[in-house]
Amino acid sequence: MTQTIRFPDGFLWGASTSAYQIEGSPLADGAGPSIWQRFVHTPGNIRDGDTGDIACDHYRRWEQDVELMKQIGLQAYRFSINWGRVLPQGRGAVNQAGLDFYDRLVDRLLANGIKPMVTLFHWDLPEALDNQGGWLNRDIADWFADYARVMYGKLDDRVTSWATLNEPWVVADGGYLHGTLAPGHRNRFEAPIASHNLLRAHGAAVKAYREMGGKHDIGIVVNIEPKYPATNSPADVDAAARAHAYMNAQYLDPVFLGRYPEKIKDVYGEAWPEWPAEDFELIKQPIDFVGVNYYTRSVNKDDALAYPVRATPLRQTSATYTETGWEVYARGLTDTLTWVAQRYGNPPLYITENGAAFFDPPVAEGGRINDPLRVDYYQKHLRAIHDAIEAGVDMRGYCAWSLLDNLEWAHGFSKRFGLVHVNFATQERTLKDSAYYYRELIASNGKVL
Ligand SMILES: N=[N+]=NCCCCNC(=O)[C@@H]1[C@H]2[C@H](O)[C@@H](O)[C@H](O)[C@@H](CO)[C@@H]12
Repeated sequence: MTQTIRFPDGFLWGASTSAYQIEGSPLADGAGPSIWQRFVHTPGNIRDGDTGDIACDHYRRWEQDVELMKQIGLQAYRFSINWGRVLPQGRGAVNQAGLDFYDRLVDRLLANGIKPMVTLFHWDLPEALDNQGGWLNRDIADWFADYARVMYGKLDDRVTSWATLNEPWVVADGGYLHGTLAPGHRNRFEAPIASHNLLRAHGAAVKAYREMGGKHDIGIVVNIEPKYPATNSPADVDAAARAHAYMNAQYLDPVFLGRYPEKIKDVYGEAWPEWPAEDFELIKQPIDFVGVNYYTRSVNKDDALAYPVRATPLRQTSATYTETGWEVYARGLTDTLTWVAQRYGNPPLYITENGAAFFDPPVAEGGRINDPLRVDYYQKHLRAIHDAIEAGVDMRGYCAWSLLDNLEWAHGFSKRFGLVHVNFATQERTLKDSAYYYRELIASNGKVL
């Protein structure tokens, strides 16, 4: 007999997107280019030569997309601001047309009873700032705080949920260590500097919010991927610990504990700098919530050649894998949430991203898109969240990744995460079966699980 699942009253049900992945029109109405403009137009960086020049054309179709959110019954919509649309040079002059776009979007969301959850930075750094060193320049903490003040000033009368950064780990690991994401650097000495300045910028933006008398919620969004040792050998256990320090603890430890995990020095070795003590006073500004992006876990084996963590993830023979090569492992989400709760004093948590790319069949007769694997993924992971709630984790809400099929960074449009199918040739949107399932979930506050 399966128990009737009940999520807490007031549990918030939403969906997420990010600016560069859906908006298109990256240079419209005075917007300044981000580092993705140069990166996607550099041959070889993005599968099939796809770019964000149009993407989901959301910059122009935003009203239709809010209608879709309403059709699904979303209570919240998590989106990011394109920094360069508002500040074309990243600093200084404000582009009023860019600010007006987000102003109109927030008003329309609220008019439809949908809570805007705003992320200030989701990887699209203004090119003009990258030309001044970007995340490698310590001044970026002030540049980011100045940008944040512009957004607070414009929207804090209506936006009650702010996140400073989305997934600093991906920015440092993809953008500065492996070079798979913009700005495409491959430098093990740069990665920790970028990572540290991202955290400093986070702290500076939180400090700015408090100083302006901000009364709403502000937090950070991190991707967390639990690391399990392949065997209980000391070598594998230590390998998993290094991988965990690098991808997970490296971000929330400074924010909550004011220090890096000791293990991170074993990961970076000579590439790990000494940091000024005052940096941690800035980074550990008290926050109101943590956004957790969860997709998968990894099982790690010691591997001296696997830089920087010297650990290799092992494929799990009996598991289901998504199109992005990620194991479907919902238990890892429960483990992740209980780890965050126990280590950092049970802060309020939102799942700010969770979802899967599976091959979706073409639109069937009558406009149905049958995506049972995605429905199953959501069902399993929401049950896992409920297990965490039962264990005492302070879960406040859940945002599915993603509202729309979109530009999956270096994968181009080849990986579809959306609750809503996008025909990128016609820009036609079609709700998938998973969108109808999610609508029932929301309407019943999770009872249909
Ligand atoms: N191996 N592995 N690990 C699993 C996840 C690695 C980190 N990537 C993310 O979390 C990105 C996050 C991003 O916010 C969004 O912009 C992306 O579209 C989604 C989907 O890719 C996810």
